[in-house]
Amino acid sequence: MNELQNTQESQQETTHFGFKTVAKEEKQQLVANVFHSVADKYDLMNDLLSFGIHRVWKRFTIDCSGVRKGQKVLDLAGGTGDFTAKFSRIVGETGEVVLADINSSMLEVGRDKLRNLGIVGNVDYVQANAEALPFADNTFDCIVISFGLRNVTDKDKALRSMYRVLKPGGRLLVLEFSKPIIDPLRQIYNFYSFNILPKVGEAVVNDGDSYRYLAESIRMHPKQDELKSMMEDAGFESVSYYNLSAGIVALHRGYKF
Ligand SMILES: C[S@@+](CC[C@H](N)C(=O)[O-])C[C@H]1O[C@@H](n2cnc3c(N)ncnc32)[C@H](O)[C@@H]1O
Repeated sequence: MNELQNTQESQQETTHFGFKTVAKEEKQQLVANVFHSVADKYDLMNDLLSFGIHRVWKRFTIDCSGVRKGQKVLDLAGGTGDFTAKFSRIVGETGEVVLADINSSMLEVGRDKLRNLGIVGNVDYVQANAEALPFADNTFDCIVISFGLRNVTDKDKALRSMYRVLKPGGRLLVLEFSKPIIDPLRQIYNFYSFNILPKVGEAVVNDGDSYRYLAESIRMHPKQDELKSMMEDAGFESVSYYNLSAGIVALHRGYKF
């Protein structure tokens, strides 16, 4: 085996877990540890750390989804089910929402929350890896993956898997942290992410490391145009994105025709 092959092989076997370089097989377990650890307080932390603004980003995503009564929606990496709750009401009795997540603790918290809210009947729960979705081709009218893609080991594989299970005419919405487009904001945001986030995580969940990973993983995630190209490479068409809160978050949308 020559040196080039050696280098290519070792590159294929590693990936990022925040700023750390880890073996690909290891990342899934490390991400699992993060979400098992934060699941119980996930909703509280979301409101605290985003000052409630994640609700506005999610509302905008729903408005851009075009989901209607009777449709079938996949809330992928759906965690505690914020999108499932909203889509369940929109698609009604004749539609269906699948809340899929790789992590049993997040799914459990999500299922309990939705049942307590009386959201039953048109919701299914599936433990699944975004990289290998256990659904037939052309199943869903819409897939939403919100703050999930960043945590997936092989994002290209996951995007291809989402494309496969979307119906022709269906759309994918990716809501994810991105790159702030205003310089002074970037500095304040960096200070907040690396100094405040882990401290709040330590105080509330007794786990600063998970929130350090959150800040690092945001920096390692593909920026707006790179993610757009990745979606196009996976087959999506008419891909566009909106910067929300000056690019702290971006919503990408692409279609399968
Ligand atoms: C930050 S939470 C987002 C939850 C929810 N979508 C929201 O917007 O509040 C990320 C979720 O992605 C899930 N996740 C991570 N890797 C995954 C994978 N490979 N396949 C499916 N879900 C995954 C985690 O278990 C976690 O529940």
